[in-house]
Amino acid sequence: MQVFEQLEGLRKQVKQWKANGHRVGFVPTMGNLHQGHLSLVKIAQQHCDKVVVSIFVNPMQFGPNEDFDRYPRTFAADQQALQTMQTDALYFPSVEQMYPGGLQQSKVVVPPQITGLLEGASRPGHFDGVSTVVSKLFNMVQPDVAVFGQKDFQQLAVIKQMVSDLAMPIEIIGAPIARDQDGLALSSRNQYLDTEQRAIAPKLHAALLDIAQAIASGNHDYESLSAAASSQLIANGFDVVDYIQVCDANSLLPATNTTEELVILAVARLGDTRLLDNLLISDFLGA
Ligand SMILES: Nc1ncnc2c1ncn2[C@@H]1O[C@H](COP(=O)(O)OP(=O)(O)OP(=O)(O)O)[C@@H](O)[C@H]1O
Ligand SMILES: CC(C)(CO)[C@@H](O)C(=O)[O-]
Ligand code: BAL
Repeated sequence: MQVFEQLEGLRKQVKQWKANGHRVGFVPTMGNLHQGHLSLVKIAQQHCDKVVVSIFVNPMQFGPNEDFDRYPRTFAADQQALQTMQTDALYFPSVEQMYPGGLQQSKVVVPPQITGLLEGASRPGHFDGVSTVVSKLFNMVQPDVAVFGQKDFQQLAVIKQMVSDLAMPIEIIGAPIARDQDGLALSSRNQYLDTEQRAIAPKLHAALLDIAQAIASGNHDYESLSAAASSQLIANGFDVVDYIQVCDANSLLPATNTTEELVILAVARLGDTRLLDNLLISDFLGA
């Protein structure tokens, strides 16, 4: 596996691959890689001849009181895991390289208003940071295909819309959520949990399954289902429920009785740790 810290070397390599007729896949990450990330690499490998993974903890997408400083940085282990996966290239730019004039001076890609819902409401400015860095990474890597996890459901929707609106010649693939055996969605932030919190954490996924089961049984009172699930999460030991909502899987607006494709999106906190999860009803019914 080639490791590039500088853009010039990466560009040269990708250009050569393309000249040789190779299809190039890309998996952007913030590092501290787990099986969820590696499943994205595998999907990219199934669609492409060469795969580039980036590791960049992007300051622009973190709020002032969020965990940018303590976000786990485990480069040596990440490099080893990617090597084992036979990843072709790892791109590991510095903050200075990504934002040469400083964060405040950078051009910002601002997604549409709708992005202010859900994660956008809980983390103001977050999707500006994500859209900006993903645009830059796309320009740097110039992939044919990019893979994003469905765990960050709204992020995937924002990226798909950006690629469509800005006519970026990149195919975006969504990857299924990788979970621990007890149902907890894998996340780098799970390691912030203490033993007691870790035991409570899978109840978020269980709450999504309960709502999906109720919907499958014919209950379409989405607001009541969400309100009951939220109370149950608090009773189960969660400290705050940022949101748990049945949404239209395409618009991410609250679902109505005519919505065809439903997704349940949720974020709940254990102490300072935000756990994010979701469930597509079509996946639940197909399971
Ligand atoms: N459990 C998972 N299953 C599938 N994809 C995942 C999973 N966790 C993360 N991803 C995807 O990996 C990519 C990189 O995500 P990121 O580095 O933020 O990982 P993370 O573990 O979710 O971290 P965090 O908890 O800090 O958000 C994103 O496209 C994200 O959706
Ligand atoms: C897509 C991403 C790498 C952009 O920083 C990040 O938001 C993530 O890890 O999901
Ligand atoms: N996985 C989304 C990146 C973030 O939490 O900032």
